[in-house]
Amino acid sequence: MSFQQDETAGDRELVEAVNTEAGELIRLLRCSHAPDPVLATATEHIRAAMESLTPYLRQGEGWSTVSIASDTPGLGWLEDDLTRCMPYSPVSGARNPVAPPIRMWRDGNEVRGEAIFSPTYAGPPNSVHGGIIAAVFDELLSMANVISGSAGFTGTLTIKYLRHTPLDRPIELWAVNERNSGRKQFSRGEMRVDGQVTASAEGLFIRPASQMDA
Ligand SMILES: CC(C)(COP(=O)(O)OP(=O)(O)OC[C@H]1O[C@@H](n2cnc3c(N)ncnc32)[C@H](O)[C@@H]1OP(=O)(O)O)[C@@H](O)C(=O)NCCC(=O)NCCSC(=O)Cc1ccccc1
Repeated sequence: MSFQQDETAGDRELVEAVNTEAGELIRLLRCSHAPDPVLATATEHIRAAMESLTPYLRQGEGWSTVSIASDTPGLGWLEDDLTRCMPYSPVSGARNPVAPPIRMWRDGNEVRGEAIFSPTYAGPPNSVHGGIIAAVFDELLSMANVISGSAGFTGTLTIKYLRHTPLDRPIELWAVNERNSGRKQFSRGEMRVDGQVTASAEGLFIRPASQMDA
């Protein structure tokens, strides 16, 4: 089952735009200290938006179970926008409002990218939460595997937190698949700010045996 087989570019822009707005709403809820009457009005508006969306909720195979991957024909990954192959990803999906703004593109055999983390993703003061950093590496390294031609599930992911990764500043992303061996993919990556590495990761990803047999 597909999301909308005849989806136009305009539809796509609207879906992504409303998710961007919802992400901004989450940031405002996280960061605002509004008085009660303002909160009450905001709650009414949010309920109205929920009521308008609820009739269009699709459930079942091929929709809510589609997870991070796309069931929409034509939404493969692009060299200059790798995130398009996982539009519902909670890490980078343009169709998931909890995802921070992240871009990833192919640079030869490597993945490069950029992310900006608002206080929605804060951990230590003025810094990105360590679990969020791990989640971004999980996807970044997976993308490096994808462009290498072999991808699997995360088996082991090791993160080194070298210094705090700051909020509200462009974070440079980099990853490479170092080698594939049978069902295993070995990849590593870094986050950098002004050229300085704030965190690095190594991952071992494994393609399940059942998929080999298929
Ligand atoms: C598939 C597998 C990881 C491995 O199962 P099987 O195939 O039955 O494994 P089998 O026992 O046949 O051993 C084969 C070889 O592998 C080795 N080895 C095994 N395990 C590990 C290990 N953990 N760590 C290290 N090595 C391990 C084992 O020693 C053996 O080595 P050998 O050949 O003797 O040298 C399974 O445990 C699983 O599904 N786990 C849950 C994964 C999951 O949920 N991940 C999170 C969600 S995915 C995600 O988020 C990423 C994503 C993001 C975006 C987009 C896409 C993806």
